[in-house]
Amino acid sequence: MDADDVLSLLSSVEDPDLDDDIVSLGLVNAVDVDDGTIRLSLALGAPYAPHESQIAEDVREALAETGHEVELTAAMPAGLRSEDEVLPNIQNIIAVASGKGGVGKSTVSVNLAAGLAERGARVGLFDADIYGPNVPRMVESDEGPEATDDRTLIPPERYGMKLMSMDFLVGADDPVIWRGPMVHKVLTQLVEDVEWGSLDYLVVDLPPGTGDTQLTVLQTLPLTGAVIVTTPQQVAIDDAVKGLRMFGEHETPVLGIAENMSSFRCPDCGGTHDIFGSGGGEAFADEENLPFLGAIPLDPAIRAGGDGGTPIVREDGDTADAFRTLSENVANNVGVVRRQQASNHTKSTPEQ
Ligand SMILES: Nc1ncnc2c1ncn2[C@@H]1O[C@H](COP(=O)(O)OP(=O)(O)OP(=O)(O)O)[C@@H](O)[C@H]1O
Repeated sequence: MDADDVLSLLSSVEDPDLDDDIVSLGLVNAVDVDDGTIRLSLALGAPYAPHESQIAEDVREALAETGHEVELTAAMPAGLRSEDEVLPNIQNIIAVASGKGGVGKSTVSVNLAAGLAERGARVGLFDADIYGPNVPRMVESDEGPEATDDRTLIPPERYGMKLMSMDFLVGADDPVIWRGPMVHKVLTQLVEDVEWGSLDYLVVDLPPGTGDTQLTVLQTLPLTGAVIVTTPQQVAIDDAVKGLRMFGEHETPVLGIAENMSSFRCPDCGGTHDIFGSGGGEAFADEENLPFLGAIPLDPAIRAGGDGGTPIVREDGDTADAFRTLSENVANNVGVVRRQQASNHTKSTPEQ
């Protein structure tokens, strides 16, 4: 049994999204066969994403007949990220955006981050909504960051997520009027002077619209992709189109569209009612040829959870399940982006 035998067995493992097998795609970084053990490094980039767990499982199954012990590690090919990139210890940065205010972008950010943490991932949540930061309130965190002797900040943790927000630095009731260059400075500090440690995902809650902060985030952070939140109404969707264009101009992949306040889950009668109409987000995703990440119902329990309670994704029930599905879809689509990047990189790099 040598490396070529292993590769030949692995060529039966299909990537669930990229329409080819993992060997042809160049997703096997290295194979080492030694004394009854096969050590494999695979180019998997989205920890705890169901599709990547499936790939790992399929790999083990394909190698089971060898009778060897299998040791798997996941790593992106060296050279994929440039060396001077900021936040090298954060694997994936996901921006959550909306064209319009009040569509539930922060709610989706909190529950997406908490949902990823619940799956086992190491997660940070960065509230970049410097004009209206509300993440700390949503996760009931009044404990701010701790400053170290080196003038860095240790972010507080809540529900398995490391948190950072403008709100920690400015009093909640202070009006914040920032000009563009200040936005840039504050955001850079908030991101770079914070001891995030090693993270699988950093979720960034952007302010609504397409202004200075969004541009700064796009220009300074190596974003893996963006999630766009809309309600089913046409006005919210029209604004979401503007958000899409902004990410398109900066070549940031859009991981998909989430529809919030999709239908009303009535706590009294137990039925669901379409208030803003439903399906608008999905139709929009179809039109734009983008993945649809899921529909979140209008549920009074979300607001109650959002006002200083537990993120609803940590509870039981259909609404929590809707957020779990959303988190899984986002993780899967992060995986698609990363494996596609790895595959393109490997194929364009001549073998040594
Ligand atoms: N699906 C939902 N069901 C019920 N209430 C919701 C839902 N989504 C959000 N909310 C509530 O609506 C309000 C606005 O939500 P949120 O702050 O998440 O919106 P946003 O888009 O981030 O707003 P902003 O424009 O301030 O950034 C909050 O009180 C939140 O709890």
